[in-house]
This record gives sequence, C-alpha cells and structure tokens, in this order.
Amino acid sequence: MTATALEKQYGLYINGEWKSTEETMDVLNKYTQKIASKISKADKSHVDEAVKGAKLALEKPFHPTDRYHVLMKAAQLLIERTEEFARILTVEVGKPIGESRGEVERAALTLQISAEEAKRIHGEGIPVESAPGSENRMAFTLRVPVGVIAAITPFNAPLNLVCHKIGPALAAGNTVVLKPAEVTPITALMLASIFEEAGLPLGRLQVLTGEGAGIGNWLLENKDVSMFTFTGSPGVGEYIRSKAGLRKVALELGNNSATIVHKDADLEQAASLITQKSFNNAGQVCISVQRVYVQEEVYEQFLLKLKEKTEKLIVGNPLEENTDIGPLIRLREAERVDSWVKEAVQQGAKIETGGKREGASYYPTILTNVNDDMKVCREEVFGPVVSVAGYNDINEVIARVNDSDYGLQAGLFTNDLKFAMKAAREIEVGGLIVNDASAYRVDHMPYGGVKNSGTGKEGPKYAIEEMTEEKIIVMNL
Ligand SMILES: NC(=O)c1ccc[n+]([C@@H]2O[C@H](COP(=O)([O-])OP(=O)(O)OC[C@H]3O[C@@H](n4cnc5c(N)ncnc54)[C@H](O)[C@@H]3O)[C@@H](O)[C@H]2O)c1
Ligand SMILES: O=C[C@H](O)CS(=O)(=O)O
Repeated sequence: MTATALEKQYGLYINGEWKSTEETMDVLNKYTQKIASKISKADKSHVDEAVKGAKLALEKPFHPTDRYHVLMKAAQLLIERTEEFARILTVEVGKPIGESRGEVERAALTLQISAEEAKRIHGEGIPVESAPGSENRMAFTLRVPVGVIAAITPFNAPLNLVCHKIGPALAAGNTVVLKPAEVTPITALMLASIFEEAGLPLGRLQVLTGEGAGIGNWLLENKDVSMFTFTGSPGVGEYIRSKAGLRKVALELGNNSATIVHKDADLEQAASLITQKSFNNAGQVCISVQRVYVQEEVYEQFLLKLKEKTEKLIVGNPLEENTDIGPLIRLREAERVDSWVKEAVQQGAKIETGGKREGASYYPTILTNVNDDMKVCREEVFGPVVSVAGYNDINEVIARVNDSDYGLQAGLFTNDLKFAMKAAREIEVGGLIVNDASAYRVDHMPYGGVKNSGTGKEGPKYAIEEMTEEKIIVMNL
C-alpha cells in the first residue's frame, strides 16, 4: 500500500473527482533525492472550477452534528492508517519515522478537537435593552461561516498543519480550497480520500496542487474566496495580505525562537529539552529553538551538557528507527544553512559541534561567540543550528529576546516566579513556555504570533473564531 500510494500520479481533487493534468510536477524522496511521486499542476481554470464548486457546496446544508460525525470518522480512518501516512510523510518531508508517527497522531487529534468544537459554536446575548430607547428590544449574536476559505500550507508538517486549516474550517460550516506545499503534497491528497470515505459532502473540500505563486495569485484574483488562511514564510504572508484587499486573512509565519536558561534552572532538564527541540525535523519547525541565552554563572555547565546530548544524535536515513535527523527539504536549503554558519564563523562565531553538510543533510550544530546581528541569530535559520550566548541581567536578556522582527513563542527555564511573571508580561511573543523550550505546542491551545510572526490564532476553537463572522440579531418586541 505504501509503495502504491507513493508510485501513483496524483490528480487535482475538484468537486469529488480526481483530475489529472498533462503537465505534472515531481515530488522527491527527500533522503534519496529520487522521484517518489508525480502530482498534477493546476491552471487558472482549475482554480476557478474549484472555487465555484466550493461556493455551490455552501448552498447544501451541512449541520453541526454531521460535521462532527464526518470529522470524527476522518480522524478514526487516519488513526487506522497511521503507519502508511507516517512512512509517506517521512519520504516526502525527510522527517524521522518516529516524528512522522507523532505527526499523524496529532493530525487525528486536531480533527477530533475540531469535531468537538463543531458542536459548541455559539454567540452571546447582548443587553441592548439597557440603552435608552431600546427598552423593548432584545439581541443575540450568531457565528456564521465566512464562506469559501483558501488554505495555503507549508512543507514542514504537511499533514497536521493541513488539519489545522481543514478541521476548523469544516467544523464552522465553511468550504475549503486547499493548496498544499508543492514539495510535500501527498499526505494532503490522501487526506482528501479519507474525507471522501468519511462522508464529507461533495465540494466541501477541494485540493489543488501545483506552483504556489500561480495558484496563490489565481485564488487571490477570485472574488468568491472570502478568506485566506496561510501558514508559511513571512514574505509570502505579506504578499497575500497585500493582495487580499478587505477579505479576512490569518497568517501563521516564521520565527527565530529564543529560549532562556536562568541560573536557578534544572540544567539537565533544560539541556535535554533544548537538544530535542532545536533539532526535531532537522530544525524545520517554526518554533524550533534557535537562540539560547544562558545566565553566565551556569553557561559553561549548560553548554557542556548541550554538546554531549547533541553529539549523540544520529544523522541518517529517516526511515530507520534510530535516526534522529534526516535531510533538509531541499539541497539548496542545506547549502544555505551551511553558508550562514560559514558567514557566522567568519564574523567570529565558534562551532562547538556540527557545522558539516552531507548532501541535503546538515549535522546538528551549536554555535558560540555569536552576536545578535549575525544571520544565524537575527533571521530564521529553519535548519539544525542553535546559537548559545551568555547574559548577566534579567532586563538585558528580555531586551535581547525582544530584539527580533519575530514573536511566535519563547521558552524560559527558571524556578524564579518573579522572573517568570515579568517575562510573561514583557516578552513580545504569542506564547511563553516556562520550564520548557520554545517549541512546545499541543493542538487545542491558542497558537499564533505577534510582529512578523503573523496575525490570528490557530487551535480549532480559536481558528473557528477567525473563520466565522459574528452577526447580531436585534428583536424589536
Ligand atoms: N507559524 C506557524 O504556525 C508556522 C508553521 C509552519 C511553518 N511556518 C513557516 O513556514 C516557513 C517554511 O515553510 P515553506 O518554505 O513551505 O513556506 P513558503 O512560504 O515558501 O510556502 C508556503 C506555501 O505558500 C505557497 N506559496 C508560495 N508562493 C506563494 C504565493 N506567491 N502566493 C500564495 N502562495 C504561495 C507555497 O506553495 C506553499 O504552499 C517558515 O518560515 C516557517 O517558520 C510557520
Ligand atoms: O512549524 C511550526 C508548527 O506549527 C509547529 S508544530 O508542528 O505544530 O508543533
């Protein structure tokens, strides 16, 4: 089944039919760099047909209990096929197999949470009668679907991040036109089959594959799309916002996440969690630890532990059970990461471990002697590179964490309650994780950034708020 699923040439999923196109794109096995699958390439007519179908599908009722049952069934089908989905994720992303299994489990949970939320969408009573002249009136609000939602998703968690769009959008009664990342589209296409099997009414979900810029622009030009929900790089996010006009836009973008290790922290725990959360998915996680600030008194002790743990990580074939780090998504990304590390070294940084590239794989790398203006600190690396710097003072470290264009999440290891609460107030992020690294996420929590990390929240309950309009009903009695 796994080989068949990969060897297939995938069509576009429009109005419940699979449509192959003459022009195709290759999807590579990211470890072998050989072609794994071929996908169809949508043109403008496909985009317009999908949006038209999605708009028409809104006219047929899809009640909250039906939404609940379809989403729960899809989650169950996904769980039954965990191993198959995990292996395909590992091939298309290059993510170690254990992490891929974790992503499938999380994706199923995201659908279940969305199913549950489908039954609790509610407005509120508004006491208009308290306004002079409105004594005989009563009012309440309803949350109604926004309509057709265009969902555009990134390569790094291509199943769960797709579920974070489709799950809440369907739960809220919308229809979805999904454009998954062209380098990792297979699990999204397989998910469409799962939804079909789960009984999703035709037209509620459309999946278009092909080039991001082309499909993105045709979706942006189509005025029947009511909302754009995008996860990906800040440049593309900004472009979508600039072209979407007055329509709703939710953006989940990048970060150069910081994690602070204070002198009173449990250093063993901090080093273990930071090792894991700097190098998961070869650092290609939007909340991956990239900047570590360690209080000078414990700096050497912490660095030693971090190095020891990092050097135990195994780089290799992601389908092998003991591999910790697979390849990056493209050879050119590994080359870019390598060039950033080399530039940092020229500017005075020291490689404590790693700093080596083998094809598309990059060894887990710790840099010291860094300054906050080096690319490896200031920009988003999106690779297995972590920079460690010392600090003395709490105010200084908060300022350094905040000296970033981004603000998705940050981590803080400390047992000092006052410091934790000061950081909670002053660190400019969408989420602060105390006694864990920045890369903590469970799928029902509100998740989203400030500054260039985006606008709007995900987590099904919060995404549903973005994906519905609040309408007030006033009764003159
Ligand atoms: N905040 C979050 O929740 C989150 C989660 C995962 C990834 N990310 C971010 O995503 C980035 C990495 O993912 P990526 O390389 O796939 O990002 P990307 O921006 O290159 O691509 C994301 C999606 O946008 C599409 N796209 C490309 N050009 C487009 C255009 N002009 N118009 C419309 N769509 C277009 C792509 O085809 C893809 O589907 C990182 O910056 C990472 O931090 C953020
Ligand atoms: O890449 C960023 C993701 O949103 C983090 S997670 O995969 O959802 O944990």
